[in-house]
Amino acid sequence: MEFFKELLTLFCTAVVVFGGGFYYFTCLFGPAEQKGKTAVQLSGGSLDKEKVKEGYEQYWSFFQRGVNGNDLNASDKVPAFVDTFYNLVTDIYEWGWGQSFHFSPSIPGKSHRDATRMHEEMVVDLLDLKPEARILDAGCGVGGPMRAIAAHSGANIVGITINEYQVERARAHNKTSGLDSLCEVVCGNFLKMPFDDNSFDGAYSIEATCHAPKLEEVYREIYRVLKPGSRYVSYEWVTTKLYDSEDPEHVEIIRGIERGDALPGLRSYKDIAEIATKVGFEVVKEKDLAKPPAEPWWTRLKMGRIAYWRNHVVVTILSWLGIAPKGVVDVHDMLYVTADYLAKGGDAGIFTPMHMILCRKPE
Ligand SMILES: C=C(CC[C@@H](C)[C@H]1CC[C@H]2C3=CC[C@H]4[C@H](C)[C@@H](O)CC[C@]4(C)[C@H]3CC[C@]12C)C(C)C
Ligand SMILES: C[S@@+](CC[C@H](N)C(=O)[O-])C[C@H]1O[C@@H](n2cnc3c(N)ncnc32)[C@H](O)[C@@H]1O
Repeated sequence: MEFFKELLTLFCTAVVVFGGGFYYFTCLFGPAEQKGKTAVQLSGGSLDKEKVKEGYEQYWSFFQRGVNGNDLNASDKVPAFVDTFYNLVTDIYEWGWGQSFHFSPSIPGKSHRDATRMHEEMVVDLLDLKPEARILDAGCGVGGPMRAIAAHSGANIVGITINEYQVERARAHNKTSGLDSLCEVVCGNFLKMPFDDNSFDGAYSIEATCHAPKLEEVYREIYRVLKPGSRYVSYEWVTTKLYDSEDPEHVEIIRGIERGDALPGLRSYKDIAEIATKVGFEVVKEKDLAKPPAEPWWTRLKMGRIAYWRNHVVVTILSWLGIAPKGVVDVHDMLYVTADYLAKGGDAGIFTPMHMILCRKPE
């Protein structure tokens, strides 16, 4: 009889420990940076739950073709597949990273959240933002940067993203944060924006224009909507001067980054200023913000190994229970592999997600 009492006690203890841990990681746990999504809320964005697996397979086959040498730059289908990509990843990004979908240099003694905000608030200084200014955020995500920049400057930010689900999320976060009077979000294509010529006092894009098949097209559109004399700053994803296109290992790392981040083709750091000049901008300055004394931006990715495995277990169980959409596990596995390629790119010094270029539209 004693044996059965002890077995029952052990069983109940296990239920409490594992059940409590499962409840925590599925219903309460969110990114340390900001409370966003929990695991039980993971969805396929604007995709119906039963369409997530199909959406992932369509995305993967399209961008895999690009890796096999097909020229995605020529494809006018890229924006639609980028939209599919963000339907698939937006909730996982919010759950596992936060409301700012970009990297930042690590800052010793600072939290990820503080380092992220400092990286975003740098835009205020670069554009010399003033209250009342009307500023464009091209590729605004769920609005993490726009809220930081609006709060820091008092400027009015208009964000545009191709993904309708992100518009909903951004508007909800803007309202929750009390910044909806300064922050507006529009669903549209930054290659053809619904804004008048010469209608913004400044513009920025943070790790977004890398999705444009031709950088010239998005730069030309941003140039069009800027008032003469106003500034544009962009944090670009580029290969660095250490990248060797003849080195198979380098090529594999960059292809892995392109596949896992919906990129039609990473550009070289050498091309950015030339493209900006071609559309009419004056280039004020350029700088790879990842270069020392900045601390590695990819440390945060590397610290996630155990977290990634835990998250994999959580999404697998939730998908098996039918709570998370089928296909979320495939998306999560894709992101796990992508994190590895990004960290390798950072370690090798062949890739940077923060090549900053500051431009000015002549008077
Ligand atoms: C600018 C872009 C996105 C940059 C980053 C916000 C994201 C790039 C890779 C993403 C992630 C990789 C691993 C995920 C992990 C497996 C999961 O458990 C939790 C979320 C991740 C950490 C996720 C978070 C966002 C990224 C770091 C590109 C798309 C232009
Ligand atoms: C990696 S996210 C960065 C979001 C935001 N800048 C941030 O740092 O959190 C890239 C963003 O660019 C947007 N995007 C990509 N291609 C686009 C296009 N053609 N038109 C409008 N937005 C686009 C995506 O929808 C997404 O919101």
